[in-house]
Amino acid sequence: MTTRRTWSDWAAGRKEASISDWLRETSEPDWSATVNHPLFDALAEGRLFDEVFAAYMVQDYGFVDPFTALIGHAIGRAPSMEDRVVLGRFMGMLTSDENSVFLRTFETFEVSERARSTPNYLEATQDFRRLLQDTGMQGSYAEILAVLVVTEWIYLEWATRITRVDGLHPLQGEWIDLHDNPDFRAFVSWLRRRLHETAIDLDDEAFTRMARRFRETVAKERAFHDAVYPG
Ligand SMILES: Cc1ncc(CN)c(N)n1
Repeated sequence: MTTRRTWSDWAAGRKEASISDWLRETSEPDWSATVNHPLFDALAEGRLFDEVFAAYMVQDYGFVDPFTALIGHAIGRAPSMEDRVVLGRFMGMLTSDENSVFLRTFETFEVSERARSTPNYLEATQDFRRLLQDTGMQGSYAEILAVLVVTEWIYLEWATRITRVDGLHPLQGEWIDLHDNPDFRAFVSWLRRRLHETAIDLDDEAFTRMARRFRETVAKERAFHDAVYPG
């Protein structure tokens, strides 16, 4: 159970206990299964066929669209200008550099106009989209942060775990770089700190809802990557 009480028990006796570390631990084995997913090894080792990479990116663009809207909700629900500035900068990167990687991937790997305009989303992609949309519409700022911590921290973790071979397709290299760079690392640290600071003051029910969102998001991450790359 992920309640305020179980968090307090876990934190007792630990120096500098962080809510995100605790939540991550309670999200096993889904967390590690996602970070160690064979999709990312195939990507890093140059074993991902072009059409498989393109299909993954089509599904992931189905994630990125409601994810971008979720950042918009986060900016709107943030308690201060300080938070809005950090989230806004991330939104800028998402809608420029990252969006460009998707569009150039579709162009380069000849994803048809039809597949782009009316994508055939897998069940797992649709589920993830629903979670992102629901969190944006119904979730508190803490719940939104919980979802963002999962999606960004998990991507930082796989991208820093893998060892890439020389000669990867440049777009695949760019995809890895987007999730393994100092700015992204700093953003993930900021998200984790803000989740802690925001969640620590929540009442029991709001705390449980935040923790449930975190665990649900980790489960969706695992299901999404299993679906796009069954191995
Ligand atoms: C499914 C998924 N999760 C997370 C990320 C990183 N924003 C992503 N692009 N796609």
